[in-house]
Amino acid sequence: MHSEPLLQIAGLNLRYGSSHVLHDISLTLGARPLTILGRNGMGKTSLCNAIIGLAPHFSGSIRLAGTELTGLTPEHRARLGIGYVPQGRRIFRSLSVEEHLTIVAQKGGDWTIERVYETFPRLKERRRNLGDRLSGGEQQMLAISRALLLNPRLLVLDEPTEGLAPAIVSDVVALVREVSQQGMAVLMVEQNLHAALAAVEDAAILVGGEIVEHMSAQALATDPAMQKRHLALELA
Ligand SMILES: Nc1ncnc2c1ncn2[C@@H]1O[C@H](COP(=O)(O)OP(=O)(O)OP(=O)(O)O)[C@@H](O)[C@H]1O
Repeated sequence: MHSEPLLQIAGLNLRYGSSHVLHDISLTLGARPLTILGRNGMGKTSLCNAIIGLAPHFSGSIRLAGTELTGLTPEHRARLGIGYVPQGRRIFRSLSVEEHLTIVAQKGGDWTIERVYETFPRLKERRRNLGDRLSGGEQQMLAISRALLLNPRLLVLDEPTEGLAPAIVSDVVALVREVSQQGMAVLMVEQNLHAALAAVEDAAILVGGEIVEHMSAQALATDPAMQKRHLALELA
């Protein structure tokens, strides 16, 4: 649905003090959903933080629909259309499901609380439960719903399948595919190769803060040597 790339990152460098964590990252993201794959500590969360406005310092350019994001707060970036599903879900222990959803729900837009409950009947059943009474899968559905209720143009997900049972991983994959097919741009950071390649169309591999490969998900799925080289994984 997007004729121009929605997200354009050019020459992005990120440091924590003297530690240079992201090196000259350049990538564009349009209608084709993209996964960023990499082992622990390769810079995936740092890249998400740079996009959503939580990185402490960086040089380079990040543009959303032509608007430079440098210097804008996370709240401003959310208003411009970036929805974020953080690693570890960050659900409030003492808020109910319904309270989490009501806080972010807006008038207008495709995603409403009613649609969330239709999509995730389990959340409707558990709507009066507090965050710390939810299973890991329920918390992840809630974290994704919270981001979708912003009706973002770009959905950034940081390891959304981490720690989930296989059946719930399949649900997350199906949902990511659905929102992407409906026109939402998707950037999904993952360590779970199989889930990521099932969910999206393109893949980039991050090693030591550099993008070392960028290809179609299908090409990576059929290249076990590359998986092993960069991700230390082999197809089962
Ligand atoms: N706040 C910080 N201060 C200093 N160094 C940091 C900070 N956050 C991350 N790092 C370092 O930056 C590098 C990249 O970390 P990052 O969390 O982005 O990687 P990741 O690929 O998301 O890893 P994981 O899969 O474990 O979440 C690591 O070496 C990490 O130790």
